[in-house]
Amino acid sequence: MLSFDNKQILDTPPLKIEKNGGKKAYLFRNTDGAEPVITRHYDHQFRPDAAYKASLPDMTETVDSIEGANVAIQQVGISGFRLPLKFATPAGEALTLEARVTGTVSLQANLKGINMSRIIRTFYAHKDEVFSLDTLARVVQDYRRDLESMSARVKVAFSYPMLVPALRSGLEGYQYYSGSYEAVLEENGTLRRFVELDFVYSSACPCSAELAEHARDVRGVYAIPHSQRSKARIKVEVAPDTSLHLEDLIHHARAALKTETQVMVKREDEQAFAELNGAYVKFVEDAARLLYEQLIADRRIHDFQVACSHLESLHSHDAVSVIAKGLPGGFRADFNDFSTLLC
Ligand SMILES: Nc1nc2c(ncn2[C@@H]2O[C@H](COP(=O)(O)OP(=O)(O)OP(=O)(O)O)[C@@H](O)[C@H]2O)c(=O)[nH]1
Repeated sequence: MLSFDNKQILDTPPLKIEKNGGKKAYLFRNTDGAEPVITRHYDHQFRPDAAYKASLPDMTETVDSIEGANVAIQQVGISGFRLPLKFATPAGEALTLEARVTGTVSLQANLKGINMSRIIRTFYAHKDEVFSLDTLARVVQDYRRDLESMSARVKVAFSYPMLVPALRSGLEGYQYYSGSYEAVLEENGTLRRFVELDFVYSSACPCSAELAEHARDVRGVYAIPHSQRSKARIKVEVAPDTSLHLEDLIHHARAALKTETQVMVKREDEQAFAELNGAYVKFVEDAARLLYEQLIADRRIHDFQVACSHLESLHSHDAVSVIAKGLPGGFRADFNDFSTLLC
């Protein structure tokens, strides 16, 4: 029986290939429409040696195949590869959480493409470390080295659990926070590090509260002010030579907004929550300023941007606000991705 070595088949004129043991061998048809000459099968025994790998074509090494404008690209890489990582807690523990990673590097003109697999392979060299912002600083240094790029960035997103107490019943339950750590190594060698948090809270409208009281006082009418689940996306740049943990931002958000959504709620907790919302009614403008007040006081925070969205139960739309520290050349209040602030 003819061996299914494609090279041998290719060297011989098209042949009527005996079907071995009646098993249909699907063959590619060659140009003149004669019997196809290549067998399609997977060789489980084949192992590429160094010489064979060196013979493999590598498009990223070609220059004359650049399509479009032969210009530099600011970010090229991989978005959304996932792996379990150990995350440091402020108490010194290590929580193993699912991490969703986006790694990119710059690509200069005249280069066709990056060695894409190195974005993951280089990251994997750190996969057994306990992750913090400092780990990411090492990853971007390695990206610049391994991909021979001028700049590099890496963002690790994760869902961080904290055990939170109920307001009055003494119970507790797990609250999960969507957050991320990010490091950017710029062409001039400047390292920038960011922490981002989505914080979910309740916002009771101060205007609606006043109108409800007015209806009760003036006309003896019972009225319920509107309140709604709301979300603040807080992104901070960490000052050089300091560090920040996601829990630090969680504490700032709790101190600013007071009415975080609850996990464990018995009736005594629910009554407490109603009182809390009465004590801390807030417009979406108030939420932005309350967070500004907390963040501006933390010396570890170099710059910040906050976007708030109140998913109004009164309206068929959301009330939104964006505030930035206002550093020259820093974050601008240009956030407009409010559709990602649903909760
Ligand atoms: N640059 C680039 N590579 C891509 C893309 N899509 C798929 N790839 C493939 O990514 C694969 C892995 O690329 P490399 O990391 O260069 O693989 P490699 O050359 O074996 O790795 P090294 O030995 O480290 O050079 C290649 O087969 C590319 O064709 C893309 O959009 N851009």
